[in-house]
Amino acid sequence: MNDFAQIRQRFPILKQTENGQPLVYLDSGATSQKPQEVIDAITRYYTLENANVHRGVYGLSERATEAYEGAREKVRRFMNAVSTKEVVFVRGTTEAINLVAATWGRANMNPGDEVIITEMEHHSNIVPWQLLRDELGIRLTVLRINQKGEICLNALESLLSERTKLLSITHMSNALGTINPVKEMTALAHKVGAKVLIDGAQAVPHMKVDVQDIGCDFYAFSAHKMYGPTGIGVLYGKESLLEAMPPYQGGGDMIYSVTFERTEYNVLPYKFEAGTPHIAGGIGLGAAVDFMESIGQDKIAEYENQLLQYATEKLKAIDGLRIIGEAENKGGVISFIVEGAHPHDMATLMDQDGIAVRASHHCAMPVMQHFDVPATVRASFGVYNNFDDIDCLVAAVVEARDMLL
Ligand SMILES: Cc1ncc(COP(=O)(O)O)c(CNc2co[nH]c2=O)c1O
Repeated sequence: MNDFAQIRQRFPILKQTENGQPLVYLDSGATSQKPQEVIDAITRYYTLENANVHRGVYGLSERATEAYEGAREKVRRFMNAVSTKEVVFVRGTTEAINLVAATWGRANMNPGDEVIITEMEHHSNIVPWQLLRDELGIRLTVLRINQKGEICLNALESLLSERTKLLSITHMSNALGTINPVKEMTALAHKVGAKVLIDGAQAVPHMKVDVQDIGCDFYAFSAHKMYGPTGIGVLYGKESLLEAMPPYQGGGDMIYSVTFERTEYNVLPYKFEAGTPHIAGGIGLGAAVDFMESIGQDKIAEYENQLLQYATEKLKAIDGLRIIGEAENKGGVISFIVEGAHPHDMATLMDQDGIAVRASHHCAMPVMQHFDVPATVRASFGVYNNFDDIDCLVAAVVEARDMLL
């Protein structure tokens, strides 16, 4: 049994059947499945370590704090941040981006200042900037994509100006699979003095991310996409920026002292972590980091690329099927349509064969508009998928197409 076949055995959920067929889970882009070690870490916390963190002066609370803050250090090392002060726990990528818009955005942007995003963004990296535009009178500029679903660095350079205060971009598209050249994009933005936020929700599960190498100012991701629990994610921010930013929410734990006249805020990262945190989620995220590092992100990327190439070759051979998003550099996501068959009908029929794929606009409606489709069928891979899964996917696509046409 090869390494990835053994890894698959660590996911209990994949042992079930769906409609009498083995479950073929191909929707990791929406949320990944969880390995037993992540499930066990969360269970262990509630079984043996549950207490509120940071302020208890008794052993159980100290052990809970050690586990929770130990997870923060794991995340720091995982993304190569300089300090745990730069690792803010949030609910997920959406909250991370909203936090930056609400704090850094409000404190640093004035009417006429510009945020640049790309045409392939998830709604969670579009709507927060529209809200800020409508509140502050800033400009929101879109970097268009080509028919392969790629951005053009020269076009970005032409858009950047002294007016640009933030470039906010996805590292990897959830709808197209496109991997953006974020290091080069960051360098171009920094040349005009703009800050850079990277939405890493789809990238972190699939590849090694080194925030110091990229040079970005903020980086956001969600635990539930990289084999961890829902409800916990990370905002990385350069310490100097986070230090200068006002708090996001007020309450307990984010304070040092409170009088009715004024409050002195807590140090980083706690200034941004008001209230009782998702302690079990943080510990589960730490276990997910251990899981990914036990395999090796480069090994994950290489294996998923093999799956992607195989799936692309097999799907392209199906009459009437059009792949949406054919970037030279892609991660483990493949979107497609079958002429004459609505994606929702396709996915519904494929479910009858035990195939779990997403049929949607994928919270990337501008991408659907660009390709003039209402939605796509999307298969997205995790470390537990294999070539048999892809053969089952292809057979189910053909069967659904033949039933619908
Ligand atoms: C690129 C990208 N950014 C942000 C988000 C938001 O992450 P959240 O805050 O954890 O929800 C998603 C979630 N993408 C998807 C969620 O379901 N299907 C998807 O493709 C995403 O793919």
